[in-house]
Amino acid sequence: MNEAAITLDGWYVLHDLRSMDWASWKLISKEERQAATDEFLVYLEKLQKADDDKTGGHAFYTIIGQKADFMLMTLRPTMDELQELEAEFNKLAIADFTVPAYSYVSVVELSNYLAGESTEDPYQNPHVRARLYPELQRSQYICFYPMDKKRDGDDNWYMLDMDKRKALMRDHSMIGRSYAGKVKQIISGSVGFDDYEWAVTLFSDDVLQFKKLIYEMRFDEVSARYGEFGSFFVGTILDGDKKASFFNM
Ligand code: VOV
Repeated sequence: MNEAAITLDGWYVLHDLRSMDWASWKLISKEERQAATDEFLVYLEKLQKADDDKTGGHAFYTIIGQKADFMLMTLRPTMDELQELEAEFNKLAIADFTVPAYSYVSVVELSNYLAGESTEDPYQNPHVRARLYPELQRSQYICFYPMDKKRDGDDNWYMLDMDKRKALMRDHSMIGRSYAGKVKQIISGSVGFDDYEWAVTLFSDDVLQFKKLIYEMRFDEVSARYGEFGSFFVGTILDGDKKASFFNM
């Protein structure tokens, strides 16, 4: 049997994408809209407190294009907490005016392809912990998409031996590293949790860097030969006054 990579698993992740039912939202009074927005802002403050306490993370972005209007990404130590947050959101007044657009369930993942030999417990390593339990920067832009590694005839990632996969992942990481300081990536595994095998979430203050990075990776064997992709979502941050003004009529 081929050797599976060993994964380190961090916080569970829910990408919750919604469209607004603007027509219904317009029909209620200004006061009702205000009350619903205020209630949602309290919910967002609660999420922010978990970020501040480092007991979780969240990101709130508008999505450009017709696929969704906004994305709320939440990260928590257990899947149960994600479920509770999702249910809590669904019970808010504003949720009645949203239509589910897409969702994705995964867990932040690091593989051992590039890890050196070590006897220490990786879960105690501060560098590893910073990646498994990421502190989300409030970057201007987000890019999210799910992906698979191909299993198709001769192009079967899962039939490659460990050494070959290590060599390919090294090349992948070299491209990634050349975007250090420009793009931050969170890779979360979703085998058994959702329709694809990973979620890719990228953050940047320069939206063009997503296109440059993803295009460059298309020429790298890991993506060129083995990558298969779902829908792409790109968004801009909703922070400060924008959190409320996004819902203003
Ligand atoms: C932004 C930069 C960047 C950097 C530095 C980077 C580095 C690394 C390293 C070092 C490693 C391996 C160890 C680990 O950390 O797990 C990975 C792992 C992975 N990556 Fe990556 N990746 C980046 C970026 C990056 C992008 C943009 C994509 C999407 C690919 C594309 O074509 O659209 C991607 C995908 C992945 C995946 C799906 C995995 C898991 C593969 C598996 O089989 O397990 N990744 N990645």
